[in-house]
Amino acid sequence: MPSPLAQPAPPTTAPFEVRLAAVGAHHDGHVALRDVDLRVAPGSMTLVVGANGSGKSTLLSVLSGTHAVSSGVLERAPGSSVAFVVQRSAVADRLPLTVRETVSMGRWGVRGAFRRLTRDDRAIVDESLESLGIADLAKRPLGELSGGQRQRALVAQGLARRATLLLLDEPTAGVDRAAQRLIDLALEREIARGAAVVQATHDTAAPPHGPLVVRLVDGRRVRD
Ligand SMILES: Nc1ncnc2c1ncn2[C@@H]1O[C@H](COP(=O)(O)OP(=O)(O)OP(=O)(O)O)[C@@H](O)[C@H]1O
Repeated sequence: MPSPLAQPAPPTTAPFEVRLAAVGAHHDGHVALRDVDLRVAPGSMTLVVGANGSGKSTLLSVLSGTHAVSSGVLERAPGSSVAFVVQRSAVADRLPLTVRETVSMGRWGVRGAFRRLTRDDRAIVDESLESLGIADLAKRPLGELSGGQRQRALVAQGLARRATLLLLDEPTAGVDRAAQRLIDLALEREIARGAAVVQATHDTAAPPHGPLVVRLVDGRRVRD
């Protein structure tokens, strides 16, 4: 009888949008992620939770491709596209843009920066504004909005990309209950159309049978 040790591991054929194997990441000399394994499936929700400084934002940046891995492997599905909704504090308050222009920028990844948007693009922008309840703010300068309104505009920009991988860094921070509900519903629709949604959150009250929860402690993924 062959030894069980001689059996090769069965190949994983489950579809993935992006996956990490033993990924490490640094900021200058500082280790922010250590040995992280993760598989993000299409049409799924992943919550990244952990204390301040545990590596949540770094993990999202690695998944988005904006922060290089320093060890391990990142693999993305062929044809995947990414939208990344960064923390509001990372966006200049005084950008000379209206809300509609901000959300329209979500189409640049598809159309090219400063290109004229098509009728379909404009319909997607309208839909994104409406789904976040900010259609009436479309002509207002972004810098004149309240923090929660601005946050909704940034989420709407991410929705407008219609990406296969939607990353959001604490999207519901500082928004009221009604807006949180709108964001949750919009993310459910993204998942229903097949997108992989990954959000960093401090809200650890995740439903037990709902999303995949990735808990980080000091840059390491710990299993619950
Ligand atoms: N630009 C940077 N330069 C140096 N170190 C950094 C930089 N950005 C993050 N770090 C460090 O990397 C580690 C992970 O930071 P990260 O921002 O990913 O954590 P986080 O879990 O998102 O935190 P928070 O909940 O406060 O947003 C922290 O120790 C932080 O000090």
